Amino acid sequence: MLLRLALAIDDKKLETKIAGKLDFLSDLQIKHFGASNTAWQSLVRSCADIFLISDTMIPQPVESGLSILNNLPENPMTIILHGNESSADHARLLAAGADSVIYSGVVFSRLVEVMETVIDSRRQYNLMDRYDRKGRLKPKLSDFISESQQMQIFMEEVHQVVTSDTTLLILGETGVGKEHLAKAIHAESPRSNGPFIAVNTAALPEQLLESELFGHGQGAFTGAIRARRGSFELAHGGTIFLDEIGDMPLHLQTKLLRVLQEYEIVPIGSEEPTWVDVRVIAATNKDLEQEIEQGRFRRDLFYRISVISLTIPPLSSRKEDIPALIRTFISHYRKRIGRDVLGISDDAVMVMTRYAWPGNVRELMNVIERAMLLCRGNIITLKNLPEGILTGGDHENENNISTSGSGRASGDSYPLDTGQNLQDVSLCNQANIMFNVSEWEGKTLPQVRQEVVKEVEKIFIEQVLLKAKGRVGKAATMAGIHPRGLYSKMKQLGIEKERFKK
Ligand SMILES: Nc1ncnc2c1ncn2[C@@H]1O[C@H](COP(=O)(O)OP(=O)(O)OP(=O)(O)O)[C@@H](O)[C@H]1O
Repeated sequence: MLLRLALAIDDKKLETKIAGKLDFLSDLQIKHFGASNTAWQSLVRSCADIFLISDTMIPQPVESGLSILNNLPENPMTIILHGNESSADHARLLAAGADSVIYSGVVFSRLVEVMETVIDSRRQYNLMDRYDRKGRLKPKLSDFISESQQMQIFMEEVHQVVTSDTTLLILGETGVGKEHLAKAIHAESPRSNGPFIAVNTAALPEQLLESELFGHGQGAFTGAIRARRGSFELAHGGTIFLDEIGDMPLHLQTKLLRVLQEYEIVPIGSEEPTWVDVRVIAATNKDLEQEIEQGRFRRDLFYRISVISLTIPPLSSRKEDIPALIRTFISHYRKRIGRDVLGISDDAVMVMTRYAWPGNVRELMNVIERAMLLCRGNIITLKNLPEGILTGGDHENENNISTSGSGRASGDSYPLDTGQNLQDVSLCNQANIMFNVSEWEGKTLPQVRQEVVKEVEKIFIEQVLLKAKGRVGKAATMAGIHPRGLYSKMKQLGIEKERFKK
C-alpha cells in the first residue's frame, strides 16, 4: 500500500529538508500543505496516513483539533512539531491524542529517525488492518483438493507461475474458486508481505468503479468532499485482483491498459500520475475472445492480461474431488457454526457426487453449510440435502463418478448407477468401491454372496426410488417386480420411500 504523508510545517525550509530526506521511500507519497490559514481544511480532507504538522497549525482548543484528525476514517498517525521544549506542552498534546511530539529544534537526524519509525509502524498497522481484522481464510496452494487428474495437472501449471511477477488471467465458471486461487497465489508469491486487494469490476457503476480503482482528489466531482485512495494505490507492494474483468466498461479498459503499460495511476480530478508497484491478477467467467469479437473488450488489453492464463476445471469435470471437498467443508463449518456434525452418510456423498454443480465449489459449500444447520444428529444424511440435489439436476457427466477416498463403512449405502458408469473401473476397484472387502476375510462364499446380494439389492432399490422420486409404483415398474414385492424388500432392507421424495 502507498502511504500518504501530509506535511504542514510553519518552517518551509525544514519541510523541504524533511521531504527530501524521506523521498527515497518508494511506498511513500508526500503532500505539502504549507502553513496558510486554509491549509487545515485541506489537511483534514487529504486522506493521509501520517500527519507531520506544526503545533501552530492545529485549531484551538488543541483537544478538538486533534480529535478531528483522530476520528478520520484512515485512523491516521499524528506527529506534532513543537516550537519549544516545554514538557508540559508536549504532555498536553500527547494527552489530547497526538502520537508523538517532537521539538522542532531537535537534531535533524533524530527527527528523521522518529519519522522512519512512525512510517514503519504505519506499514505494519496497514498490513494488520488488511489481514487480521476481517479474519478471513487465507487460502494456501497446498490446501487445494486435487484428487482428480484434471486438478493435479492444473495445480502443476499453477506451481510453475506462482513465483513469477507476471500478470495472470484466471478463467473458469462462476464459483469455481478464481478469487480463492488468486489469494493463494499471492500468499505464496514474493509479494506475500504486501496487501491483496480484490475489486469486483461488475459490481459498481462506471464512475464509482473508476474512483474505486484509481482514487479521486478532493472536489473531483460533485460529492467528492474528501480525497479517496484507489485500489491500485492500496495494493502497492502487493497484488490487485480484478474480478469479472470481462464486464469492465471500455473506457476503463483503456485506463487499465495504461496502468499495465506504465505502472502509473492518475486519480480522477488529478493530473499528477502516481507510480505503483502492483501485480495484476484478473479473472472472468466470460469468453473474452467472444467479447472482443462483439467489440466489448479491447484486444490489446486481452493480450496484456493473458500473458499467462489458467483455467480452473469446473467441479462437474473433477468429481473425484467432491468427497474430499465435502470433508473439508464439514470440518470448516464445524468450527465456524459450532455444530457437532462428524460426517456424512455415503448415500449423501454419492448423490452429491452425481450432481452437476452449476454453481461449483461455492454451491457445494452452501449445501454443506445448510445441511449442517438442518442436521439433527451428527451425520449429514440425504434428508438434509436440498431437493435439487436429491433429484440430481441433470446428472451431468455421470461417467466421471468415483467415490474413492470416501471412507465407506459396512452397512452404509449409496445408489449405484447401473451399467456404463463403472465400465472403465477395474473389477477389483469396483469391489472396493462397493463393499468393504476386508470384511469378507474368513467368510464362506454363500455368506459373502448373501451379504453382497443384500447390499446390491439395497443399492439397486435406492437407485430406482431416487429416479422415481420416491413413488413405489413407478420404482417397481422400473425394477420389473410387483409393488408389493418392492414394499416388502424395502421393509426388509430398512429403506424409507420418504428419503427419495421430491
Ligand atoms: N479449492 C477450494 N477450497 C476451499 N474453498 C474453496 C475452493 N475453491 C473455492 N472455494 C470457496 O468457494 C467460494 C467461491 O470461490 P471464489 O469466490 O473464489 O469463486 P470465483 O470463481 O471467483 O466466483 P465468481 O466467478 O462468482 O466470482 C469461496 O467461498 C471460496 O473460499
